[in-house]
Amino acid sequence: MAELSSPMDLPRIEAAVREILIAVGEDPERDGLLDTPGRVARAYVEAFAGLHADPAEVLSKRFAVDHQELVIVRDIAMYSTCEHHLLPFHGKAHIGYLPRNGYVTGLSKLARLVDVFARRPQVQERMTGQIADALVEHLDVLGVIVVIEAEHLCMSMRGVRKPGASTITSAVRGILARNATTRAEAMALLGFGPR
Ligand SMILES: Nc1nc2c(ncn2[C@@H]2O[C@H](COP(=O)(O)OP(=O)(O)OP(=O)(O)O)[C@@H](O)[C@H]2O)c(=O)[nH]1
Ligand SMILES: [Zn+2]
Repeated sequence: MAELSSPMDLPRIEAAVREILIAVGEDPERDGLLDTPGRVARAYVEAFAGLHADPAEVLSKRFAVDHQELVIVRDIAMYSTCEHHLLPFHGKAHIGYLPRNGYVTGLSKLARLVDVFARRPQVQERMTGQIADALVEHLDVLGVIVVIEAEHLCMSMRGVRKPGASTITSAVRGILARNATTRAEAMALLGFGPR
């Protein structure tokens, strides 16, 4: 996801940002704004790097561990961009999976996988499902649960203006979708157990 190898058209982003500045009534030639189109272009390269990242590559390395039970990583910081307003939504992703035949992935790869799908124009529901589906497809797990909780700035700073509202989405696949007991155990470990 390095900036230098980005296939994105930075000059085109810069030209568009300059147009937006003019359209809202700003002067793109004033001192403070001179470098802004370039900065925004570089920020977009980061924010949308997931469009050019491959989930299969992130999950390509796996290793055998004698563990047939749940693996849970919770509180993975997540920053994404809502595709309706191009404003950030951010929060935490929680992932639990049941390895098949004792094959696991590196813990950091789960966080990298979140970034692959978060760094795109997104809606939270689709991103949640994409992370779960990628784990089923590329890690070959028995079951997976993904829960994402996030605040959408398009709901906080504009529009309905309700800061603090938390949107929680989940996606469950495989044995965790079929077996209520295993799912309840996973939900409890993820911090969403019975209160
Ligand atoms: N389901 C879902 N909705 C989202 C997400 N991100 C933003 N939205 C919503 O997308 C909707 C877009 O609604 P529109 O009526 O087309 O746009 P709008 O006039 O800007 O809507 P308001 O935000 O209500 O002012 C809004 O209700 C947003 O809150 C998301 O990840 N999932
Ligand atoms: Zn939005």
